Amino acid sequence: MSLAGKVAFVTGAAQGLGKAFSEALLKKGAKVEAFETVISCFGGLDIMVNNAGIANEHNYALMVNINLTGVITGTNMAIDLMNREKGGRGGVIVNIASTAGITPEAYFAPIYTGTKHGVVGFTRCWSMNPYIAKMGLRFACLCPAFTDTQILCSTITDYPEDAQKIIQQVGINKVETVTEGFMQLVEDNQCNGAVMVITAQNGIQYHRKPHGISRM
Ligand SMILES: NC(=O)C1=CN([C@@H]2O[C@H](COP(=O)(O)OP(=O)(O)OC[C@H]3O[C@@H](n4cnc5c(N)ncnc54)[C@H](O)[C@@H]3O)[C@@H](O)[C@H]2O)C=CC1
Ligand SMILES: CCCCCC(=O)/C=C/C=C\C/C=C\C/C=C\CCCC(=O)O
Repeated sequence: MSLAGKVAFVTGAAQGLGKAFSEALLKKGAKVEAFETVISCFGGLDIMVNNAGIANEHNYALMVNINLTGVITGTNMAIDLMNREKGGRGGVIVNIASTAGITPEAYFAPIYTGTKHGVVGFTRCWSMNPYIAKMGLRFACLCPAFTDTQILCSTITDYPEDAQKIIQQVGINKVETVTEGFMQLVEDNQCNGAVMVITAQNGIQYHRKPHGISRM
């Protein structure tokens, strides 16, 4: 996808990964806008990035609301705006999950892990819908491991020493590496259903595609 003139919306773009993603999109000529502006000034949306997220096991209702319900709401709004069959221009929806959405290694954060598994499952399910081709839509999911942003300063109350050990073992991604992977997902029109995993040790990789239940 050429990004020149494309309209993008990134949730949670004030800092961290959301800010870096917005800057990378702007550099390639996209317009990164607030939702109201997207409709009133640009008449549509081409790239939706559901990025906002928190890590707080103690206020789990809030965390589920932001990390999972927020992604579902943002995706639904984007589908309505982008659906070619309803006058939209088509486009890509990238949902930001985590490696915690694939493996349950972060046992000190079961609810965070649950929200991120939800994001991966929700995104994969949409990507397998046979009607999205007519709608002009594609879906992708980005799963970074620990990355150098403010969320890493979240206080881990359960098994904090274990958590620190896990962070040391897994390593910490650079924001630039995660942004590079994100841009691949946005620009590669062939990557519907991609689940991209990014770790400090192995860099950018794609997680295998799931099979239907009859083929398990
Ligand atoms: N940094 C990391 O180690 C990793 C982060 N992630 C995910 O990446 C995403 C971005 O996080 P980071 O940039 O790392 O953290 P961050 O804490 O720097 O940024 C989070 C952003 O979300 C926004 N946000 C939080 N609640 C919101 C709400 N209710 N409405 C709108 N915006 C809200 C914040 O204002 C902030 O801009 C999150 O979904 C996080 O779970 C995934 C894997 C690793
Ligand atoms: C091996 C797991 C990789 C997880 C990557 C990730 O998403 C990183 C997030 C960054 C910071 C938060 C760390 C852990 C997970 C979240 C919740 C911590 C819970 C805080 C608490 O309330 O105890």
